[in-house]
Amino acid sequence: MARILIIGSMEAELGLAARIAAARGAKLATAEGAAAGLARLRAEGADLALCDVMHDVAWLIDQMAAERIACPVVACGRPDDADGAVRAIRAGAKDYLPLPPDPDLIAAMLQAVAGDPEKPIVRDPAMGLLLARAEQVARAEASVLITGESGTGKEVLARHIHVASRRARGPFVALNCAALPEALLESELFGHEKGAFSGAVAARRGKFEQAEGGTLLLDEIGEMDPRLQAKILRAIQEREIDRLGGSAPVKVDVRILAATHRDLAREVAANRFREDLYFRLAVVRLRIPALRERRDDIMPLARHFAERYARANGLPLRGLSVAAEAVLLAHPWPGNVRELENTLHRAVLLAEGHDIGAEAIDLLEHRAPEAPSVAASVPTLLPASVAIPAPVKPPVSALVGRRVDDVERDLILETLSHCLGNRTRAAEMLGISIRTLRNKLHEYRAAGAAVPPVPGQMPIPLPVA
Ligand SMILES: Nc1ncnc2c1ncn2[C@@H]1O[C@H](COP(=O)(O)OP(=O)(O)OP(=O)(O)O)[C@@H](O)[C@H]1O
Repeated sequence: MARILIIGSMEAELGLAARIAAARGAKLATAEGAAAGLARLRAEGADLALCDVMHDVAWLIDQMAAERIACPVVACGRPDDADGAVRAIRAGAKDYLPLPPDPDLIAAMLQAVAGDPEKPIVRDPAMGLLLARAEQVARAEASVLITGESGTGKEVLARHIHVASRRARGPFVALNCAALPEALLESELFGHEKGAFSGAVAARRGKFEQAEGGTLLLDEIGEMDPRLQAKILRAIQEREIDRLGGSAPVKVDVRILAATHRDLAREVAANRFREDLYFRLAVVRLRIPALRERRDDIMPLARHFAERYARANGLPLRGLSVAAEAVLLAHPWPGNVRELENTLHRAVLLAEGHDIGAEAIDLLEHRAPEAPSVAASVPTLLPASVAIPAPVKPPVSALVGRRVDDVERDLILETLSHCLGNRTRAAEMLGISIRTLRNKLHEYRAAGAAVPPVPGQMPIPLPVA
């Protein structure tokens, strides 16, 4: 269930947006203005903040960055208020939602922040067994470690476990541990007291406290720093956490799910991951097969995405032609379900005839592993109208005369923006570790370069020394 914070008057059209979101299963919190909204974000967090451009969106976003609050902000206002929209986007808003709200856009927005509320689409028998096992362990309180290649649906499975658990009425909170530098990740996880660092003008609850009574998914746990691994272990064992700058521990009642694309047992053997934490997390292990290992899932998933993106973009529902199906079935899908989803999104936008033909299936074979789904970040809210162009490889001779450092910086930033800000995917594509990537980005940001923000999150402020 997506947690949406609405900032603005509920009597106006924003109230209608709120009612539509609530009817579609979102959990709503409201605040009359930006300062009240900030206070609610500190206290409860949210998956998305929807802020009327009548309020000071720029101030809110600056303040959130200073206080290390990572939550996407979508501005909303009149459709003809181009200035307001541009100001909000320049200030760091992820998107602009025109009012009165289009129910389909609200649905797309909720889907983008909270994933698909429906059951995972599964046809392959091995996946059917995996889903049954997940439902069985969902009822217990044990931690679950979900493994699988990038884009196989680890977060989808984690949500499903939450929904099938006794905690279903509580919050589901997910945090990508690879997406944030250590200091930011620590305050995001454990929260902080007032004055814990220079921007901390008020106390704030971290993800552990936000997930109280519910489930916390620690995604990409294999990327976590050893110091934070120790803190997570303590949180699981003692069922209490220490806020940054706090003097007393805080009790937490949270079920932990963890996900990784790495072989964690191998990480333990290589001394990169704590063995005691591994055994705590991996009480139950669920491995999601790559899409190429479960080919029966390809067509049901493809039809599901074709329908979803036709609806989200206000386009007619088109079936897939026999030739298009053959192309989809023959592809190895190195980027797994996410690649299939992006491919169908593009196909829906490109298709013109009675159905989606093979010519609309643009596989971008040079782009593996796939960039994260456009749907995974809020900007898909507004109908997309342009297809992503295939990359053009420049001749190396064009680089002669340039410094290696400069070329490296351009390559890294370009790859990151190609991956829509997803650090894990960019590091994979560049063949460097996520840590090296983060250090480089830190350097570039310090030197004044514009670093693409993490998808669905705030631009990362420089950690306070
Ligand atoms: N069985 C499924 N049914 C419907 N949609 C799915 C399914 N599996 C994956 N998806 C979609 O594919 C995309 C990728 O899924 P998800 O984010 O869960 O993968 P992941 O393994 O957690 O990826 P990463 O390792 O990169 O974090 C999402 O948009 C998700 O909605």
